[in-house]
Amino acid sequence: MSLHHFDPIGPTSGQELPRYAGFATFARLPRFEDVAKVDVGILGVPFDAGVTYRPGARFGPSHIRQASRLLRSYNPVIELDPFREIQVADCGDVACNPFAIDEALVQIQAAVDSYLDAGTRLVVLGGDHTVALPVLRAIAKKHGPVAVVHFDAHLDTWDTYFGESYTHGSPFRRASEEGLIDRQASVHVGTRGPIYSADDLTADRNLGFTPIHVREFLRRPLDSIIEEILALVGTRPLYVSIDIDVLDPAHAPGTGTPEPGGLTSRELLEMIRAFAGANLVSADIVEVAPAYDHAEITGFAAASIAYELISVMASHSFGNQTNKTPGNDS
Ligand SMILES: N=C(N)NCCCC(=O)O
Ligand SMILES: [Zn+2]
Ligand SMILES: [Zn+2]
Repeated sequence: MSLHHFDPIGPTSGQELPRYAGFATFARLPRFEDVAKVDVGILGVPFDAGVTYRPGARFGPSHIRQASRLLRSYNPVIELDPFREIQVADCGDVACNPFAIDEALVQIQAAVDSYLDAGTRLVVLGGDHTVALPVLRAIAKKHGPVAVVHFDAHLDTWDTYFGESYTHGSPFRRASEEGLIDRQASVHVGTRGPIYSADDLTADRNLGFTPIHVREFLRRPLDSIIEEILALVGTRPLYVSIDIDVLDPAHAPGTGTPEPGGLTSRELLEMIRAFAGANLVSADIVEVAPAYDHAEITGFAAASIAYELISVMASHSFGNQTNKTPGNDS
């Protein structure tokens, strides 16, 4: 079953060309330019001028692509091969100005706008968390305010740093102020670590987020947390933003503002799979900073997260018969 007249072009087979050889597109997939219609695109946003601590997330996209070589196709949990159900392709990287944040935001939004206009959903590879704002601007322009499930150690609803409004600690405050998020259905997952003051939490709630602190994972079964999130999101258009620092530094050392006491990659991957069937309109994976990574631990985690997000997007298309034109099935 396929949405296309032609079968999607999948990854180069690891039986024909070893997985460590060949071009470094995400998962050895074709490039956007090389296929007629792309359902899901992988878009790199190598921007890290918004960081408050260690820099280096500008190298995230190439690091995640390198780690993604190891991926195989079939998802035995969701029970589909996403690369057979939908056309997935690598969109390359956005050319964004590393010296002018305002200009970079415009460039990132314009790029995302153009893919959404072409009917392509995106998995964006950051870059620091600043990039979630221009992506959400484009998403909300197309879908209206979206439910945001935000996996992160940090709230990222702080106001300004040194008087600057566009940083990796403030994208979700801006997004809420601009009406880009559904304030009834947005959550932070995995929040932890010291904050600046108790007022941060009050402000965060007023901006429309429900925080699920990492301590809840100690005391509640994972399924009950998953059910709470799914119930909140329902059938709304959903945007998932994954700051890799939601993972414990043992599971993702390669990031700029690590916080001890985080999720395992096993927990995070399981939570993402739970969105199978949800209306996931696009997603990002941000804050991968390879200079602090070891043995590609963070890269493999990010690549696997991207794969699960793609699988979730494929499962929604698969289950949604209205997307299919009679006679198109091959
Ligand atoms: N978005 C990430 N990763 N970090 C934000 C931290 C902002 C701060 O330390 O104030
Ligand atoms: Zn964070
Ligand atoms: Zn963040």
